[in-house]
Amino acid sequence: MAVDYSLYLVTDSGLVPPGTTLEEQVEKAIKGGVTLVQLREKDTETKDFIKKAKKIHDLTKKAGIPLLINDRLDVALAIDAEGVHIGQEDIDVATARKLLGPDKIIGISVTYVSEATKAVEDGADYLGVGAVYDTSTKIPKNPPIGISGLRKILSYLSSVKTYIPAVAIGSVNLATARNVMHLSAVPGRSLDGIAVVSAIIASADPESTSREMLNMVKEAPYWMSVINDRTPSAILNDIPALLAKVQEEGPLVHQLINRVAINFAANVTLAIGASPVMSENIPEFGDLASVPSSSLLVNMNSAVPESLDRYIAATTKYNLQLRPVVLDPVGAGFSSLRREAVKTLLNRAHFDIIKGNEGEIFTVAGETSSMRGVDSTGNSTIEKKVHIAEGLATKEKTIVVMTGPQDIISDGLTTFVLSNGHEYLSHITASGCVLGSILAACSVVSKEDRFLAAVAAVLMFTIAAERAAVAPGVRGPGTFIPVLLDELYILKQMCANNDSSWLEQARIERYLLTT
Ligand SMILES: Nc1ncnc2c1ncn2[C@@H]1O[C@H](COP(=O)(O)OP(=O)(O)OP(=O)(O)O)[C@@H](O)[C@H]1O
Ligand SMILES: Cc1ncsc1CCO
Ligand SMILES: [Mg+2]
Repeated sequence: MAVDYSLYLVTDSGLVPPGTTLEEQVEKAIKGGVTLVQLREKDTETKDFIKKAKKIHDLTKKAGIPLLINDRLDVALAIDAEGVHIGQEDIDVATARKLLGPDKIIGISVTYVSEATKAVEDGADYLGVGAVYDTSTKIPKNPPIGISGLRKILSYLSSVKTYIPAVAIGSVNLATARNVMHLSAVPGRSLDGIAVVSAIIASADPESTSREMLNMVKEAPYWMSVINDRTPSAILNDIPALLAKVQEEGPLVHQLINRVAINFAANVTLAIGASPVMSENIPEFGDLASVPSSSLLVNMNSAVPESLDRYIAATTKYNLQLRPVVLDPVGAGFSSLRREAVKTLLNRAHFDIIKGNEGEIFTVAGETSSMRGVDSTGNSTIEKKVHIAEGLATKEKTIVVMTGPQDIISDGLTTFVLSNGHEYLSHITASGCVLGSILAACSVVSKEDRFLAAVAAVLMFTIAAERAAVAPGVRGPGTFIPVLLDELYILKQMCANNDSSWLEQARIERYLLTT
């Protein structure tokens, strides 16, 4: 029997809403598209368990989908279920196989690569991997593994000769399902589906919840695709229209941004024709994320727990609506608090663009970095920097912008090195932060091509800086700042008037790693 693991419903009678029954909830979920059911009854007497299992089995048989029984081989045998799911503390796979024979499905819960390795050697039919996040439906034995933990298992599975299906479990719900499913993919391997407990069992409308979750599993989000064969000249051609579109659409750029940068960022956002909104109020994030032309900038200000909760709340809303999110991991490398905050964020959220200086990007990529406060003190070779940027872009399905005297922009497949800008930018505060605002604005009007959006944003900012630095009356960082705003405003107007002459001073080339 070919099993479809896309949407795997795991039951828990204790979570059924009042006024309905487990059978009714399962029936509705099956209508909504659940592809596999596991009956998990921890505190039910054997007699009642078998009775319940029979009823649920009638439903799954009618729908032509398998029913697996959690832990209890006797119950599975008694009702001739299609298989069992066993935990690390339950019976071992080899013995289960002996008792059930070759045709029954035997799945096993795993958390670590060592457990996955053993399960594969023992001949398990599929792996339930988790818990991905903290869950209320089960007391966790191990700390949640997050998306990074899923990737470890999938990398291992990609190296195994026989194909072993894998599903993720542990707080997979409407808010997390899409990222769990797609962000966890590694080159050559992705999850086969998601296992869901409370999101469906406790739902007031299990049918539509299931349908929505199945869609999330089956439809790859826009950020899964990378465009091939990019050239600097083709990109340069598309930039004026993109920047003109920013002005036309006037996207709303929601910015969670540090206090040093907040006013400058709002002014820069306005200068390029977008609208800033600096809301820190979690209850209004949903409304902001519902604005059709909007994006989010998460500029880490400090990683105290409340800020981190706020970042997660905001990215969750924007990710759910498929609206762009830009991450600026300010000072990521200078404290363990910030390093941990970045890890937590990346274990949940998808970012369309991750922008930072060398120290910040190296930290996000899991490399050691040298940072003094919020400033990078790194001076790696260009090869090393490109290598890190490409690896991070591929892993996180994002565009990486690594700033410095030269800016490196990569989607994992193509990497450009941009050499515009002016020294003054390193003598004013928040120059990197406000670049984040421009990136967030540009990504709204070019969501499908965020690499283009990133190059447009960086060139607009750095060329404006070059022009400002030589403008009459500019003598240093102080006089530079207001004229930088003027020049951004002027470049925006030039784009609206189809004047792309300013792009003639772009210094941009493709970088090819010699591997
Ligand atoms: N020496 C330089 N010459 C030219 N451009 C520069 C120079 N230093 C920085 N820039 C430009 O300034 C912008 C910000 O980059 P930078 O690496 O300074 O960010 P950052 O350290 O995160 O800034 P901040 O922390 O102040 O917000 C980028 O567009 C970059 O190209
Ligand atoms: C100086 C400073 N400190 C925290 S954030 C910030 C702005 C530059 O990122
Ligand atoms: Mg700087």
